[in-house]
Amino acid sequence: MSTTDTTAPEERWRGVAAEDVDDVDAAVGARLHERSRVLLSSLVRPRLGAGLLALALVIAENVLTLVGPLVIAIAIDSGIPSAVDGDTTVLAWCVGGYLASGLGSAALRFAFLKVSGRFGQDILLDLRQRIFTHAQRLSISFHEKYTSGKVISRLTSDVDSLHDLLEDGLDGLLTALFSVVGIAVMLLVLDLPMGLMILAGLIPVLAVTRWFYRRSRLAYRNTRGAIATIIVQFVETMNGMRAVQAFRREPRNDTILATLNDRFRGANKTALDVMATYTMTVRLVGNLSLALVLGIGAVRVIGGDLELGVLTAFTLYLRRFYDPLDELAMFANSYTSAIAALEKISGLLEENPTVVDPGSPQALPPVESGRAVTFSQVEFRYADDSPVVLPTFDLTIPAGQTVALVGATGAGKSTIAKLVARFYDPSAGEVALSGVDLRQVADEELRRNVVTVTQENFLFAGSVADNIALGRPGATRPEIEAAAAAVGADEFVLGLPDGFDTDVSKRGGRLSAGQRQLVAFARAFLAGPSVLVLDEATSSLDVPTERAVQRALESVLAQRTALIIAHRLSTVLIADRVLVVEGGRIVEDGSPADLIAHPSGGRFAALHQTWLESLA
Ligand SMILES: Nc1ncnc2c1ncn2[C@@H]1O[C@H](COP(=O)(O)OP(=O)(O)OP(=O)(O)O)[C@@H](O)[C@H]1O
Repeated sequence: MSTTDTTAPEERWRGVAAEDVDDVDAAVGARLHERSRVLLSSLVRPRLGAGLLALALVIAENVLTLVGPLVIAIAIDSGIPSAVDGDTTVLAWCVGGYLASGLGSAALRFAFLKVSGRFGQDILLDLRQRIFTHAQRLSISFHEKYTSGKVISRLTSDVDSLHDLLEDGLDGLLTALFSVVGIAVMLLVLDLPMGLMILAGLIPVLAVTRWFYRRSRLAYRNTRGAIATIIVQFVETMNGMRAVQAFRREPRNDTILATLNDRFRGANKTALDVMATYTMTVRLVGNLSLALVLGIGAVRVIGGDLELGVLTAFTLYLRRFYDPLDELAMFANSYTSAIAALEKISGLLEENPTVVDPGSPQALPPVESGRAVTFSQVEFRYADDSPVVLPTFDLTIPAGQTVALVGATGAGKSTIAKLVARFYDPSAGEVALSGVDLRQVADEELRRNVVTVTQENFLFAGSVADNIALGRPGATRPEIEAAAAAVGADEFVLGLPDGFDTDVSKRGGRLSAGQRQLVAFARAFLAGPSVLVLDEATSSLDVPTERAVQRALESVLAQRTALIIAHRLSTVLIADRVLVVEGGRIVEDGSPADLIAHPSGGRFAALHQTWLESLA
């Protein structure tokens, strides 16, 4: 995404762009808020029925709870005096009524917790799934910038914030809202002047609530940002543990984490201070109101202007009136925290893949074996604002040809390979497979046709057989074993504790870098792609194993198009054609024999000479 001044403001803050900005201006804040609200409502809408049922249950529960003090007032003012006179009917009704309302409200609470719990869990499940699916769809270029730590922080701490809101916050809000409204009505009905006096106390409470909401929103946004950076630091350290220990980076990492922890503590302190001020003000107003009601009420009871039962009911209601306001603060607290988290999550969900699957893909023409790869007027840079890595060039690799790319570190060899596998789209021009622009080829078809083996070779949790089968889902066991045998991987696999069933993530199943490469070769062999890209794919193999793989490759590559990047010249010599890359440009192009025999001694000839001397 470009951040130049010509970009419209709404575009400039699209996606994750505002994530690391602590203090965004009001217009941007409003846009982020709106984006979170839209996400929240898209999560709630499909489950509106369950949400409304929870609402109905909590209203019913609150109505029953409200009846309690009223029944007590009637019992004190009519029931007990009548009972003293020998008529216990009213008192019996009051006791029975109180009991029934108590049982009813308990049952309704039980039902509410079940319905609202399910409602919340469904939303969280949906959100987690959306984040995960979307993150998997986003292009490599996004993940290179955004890092896995940040995605993990979205999936964990941010989803947790929404969990807190749905689990406790919503219950608190609904209970508080209905208690406050219901009790306000009861107070006005019981005694209008005293009711009005208490409601006047709400004015400062509303003012402080507004203040609290504004301050805490910023504070919680900062706490979310701080916890995200801590998670990122954790994930990066754990991922790079070998380098951390090899280069003794532990003390430096400790210092970085201590700084981040301090920032988190500071952000939390501000949030807690705001919360403490709010709770204190609400409590203060509540207690002052209660003292006032007790004083004025007592004077009026003595003067015969107010019944004792009504005063009792008033004080009971009053307690229940201000306590839920604390809950309201808790809700505002989890709401602001969840909105801050949703801002970030919605930003991630707003990011679009830069490498897009075509809407109406073009089928590749059927072929027997390999496919031609063509680069037409291709230019490439990794980002709009980064330098050109591959200046404009044309290149045609005919179907079935094995091409080796050689050149110094950083010359651009892997970049060319990544364009063939469409991990990136060219900045200009087109890369085509069998004459079809890769941008028009369905992702599934592309992955079936172009397979890359690199030096990293990630293995997924599961057995060795599962990992080979990734090449062609649905392959039978004999096919998997035959693929392993073809690349010479069967010998070491059979030596593992459970052979092909050995779990590669368990102790005893861990594979060496070379063994992982052999599994990756078996995977590629099984996939049988029309274009095979090998990027330093044999770099971790010992010389005899590399030879064995090469022999296997020669039969595989005979029919397929292949792009080989290797520093070992022994690997390069099996190619039909060699391209020497320098500073992103192809500076030599020919068969290995022709280039070696270059009359004025070209770059490849020089490389070959050095290699021969190293063997001597
Ligand atoms: N993800 C990336 N983002 C930005 N620049 C990159 C990225 N990957 C590579 N580059 C840059 O592109 C240039 C070409 O890199 P490339 O990986 O294609 O080189 P290479 O010839 O394959 O090198 P090597 O032999 O070391 O693998 C380098 O200058 C590198 O810094």
